[in-house]
Amino acid sequence: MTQGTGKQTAGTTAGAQTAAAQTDPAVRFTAAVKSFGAVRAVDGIDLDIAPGETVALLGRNGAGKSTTISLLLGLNEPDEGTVRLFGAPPELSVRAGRVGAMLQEARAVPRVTVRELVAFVAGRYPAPLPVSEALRLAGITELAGRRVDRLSGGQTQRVRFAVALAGNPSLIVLDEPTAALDVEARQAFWASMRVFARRGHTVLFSTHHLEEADAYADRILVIDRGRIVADGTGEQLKRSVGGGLVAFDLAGRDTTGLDLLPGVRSLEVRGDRARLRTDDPDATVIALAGLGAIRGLEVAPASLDDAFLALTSTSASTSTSPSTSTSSSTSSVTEVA
Ligand SMILES: Nc1ncnc2c1ncn2[C@@H]1O[C@H](COP(=O)(O)OP(=O)(O)OP(=O)(O)O)[C@@H](O)[C@H]1O
Repeated sequence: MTQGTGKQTAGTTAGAQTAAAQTDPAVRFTAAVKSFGAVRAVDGIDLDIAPGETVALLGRNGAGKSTTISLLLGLNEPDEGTVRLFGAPPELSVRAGRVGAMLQEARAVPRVTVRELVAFVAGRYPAPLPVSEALRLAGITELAGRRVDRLSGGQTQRVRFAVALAGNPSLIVLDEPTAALDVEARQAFWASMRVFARRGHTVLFSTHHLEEADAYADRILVIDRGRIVADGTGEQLKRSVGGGLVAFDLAGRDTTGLDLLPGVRSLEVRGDRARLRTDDPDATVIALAGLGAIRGLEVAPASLDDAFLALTSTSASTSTSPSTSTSSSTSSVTEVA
């Protein structure tokens, strides 16, 4: 098990970034590109994350989230463009102990206890958290004496969180941090993450759980085919796709023609209730009122799921050549930024 970057241990150049101005963004990508063969996993990303922001990275499988994170941590070099953390190349910021990470792939370290591992990692940072505090924040105080290679998947995940926190880093990067956690552990994880974020730390996490992004991030980045296609709050993303859901009781009414009402994109009938997904809820409701179909009427805005589906492509999620990188996928950014 490691803290992921491995590079925290690579040097002791604490203070190497003292020249970096306080005003530097925590993260800056400038026209960053990373290809694997014909696949442009990161396809021209421009991004600033301010110190103290909590940012969620959303995307379908293969959209480019992990590659973005690996560029950010200096585990991979961009083929084009630049990546800076606190105004410095990622490797310098990592070596200076300003970055902690929890990645999807981590090797188990045999025979050491949880406390020993966390203490070892903390000792590599210039101003770490007390080990007991890192354990408490990650909710694993009771696991302190256990061997790290004999834990369940969810326990291991929490140990990795403690390892990422151990150095009290300015920036913490979490790649699908709740993937192996049950509901209770997940809630505890987010509560801890919030405590950490409220202390002024910058947090970037990737997730497939849209509701987690909505609930815990100040800002959501949607990545698709290696590009950022939306950047805003959950509310802004929902508004950018417009539309909504109109539901009502059929009360025995025939459903014929409901899908042809103004704005309606689709009709779903569950028991005696009709649910109309619509681009124009006002026009749909007016038409329903004209039909006298307003019993149990309910109007809801688009959900984050709707926004995500509208913003991301339904086909294979990576660009395979520069020629496929059209500007259409970036238009949503301006709508929601
Ligand atoms: N080392 C690699 N060699 C070849 N192709 C790679 C490599 N790493 C990533 N890719 C490809 O780059 C694209 C983006 O992958 P990436 O892992 O960044 O996506 P992701 O959004 O993190 O996906 P997931 O949600 O499934 O973890 C994919 O098409 C993937 O197959």
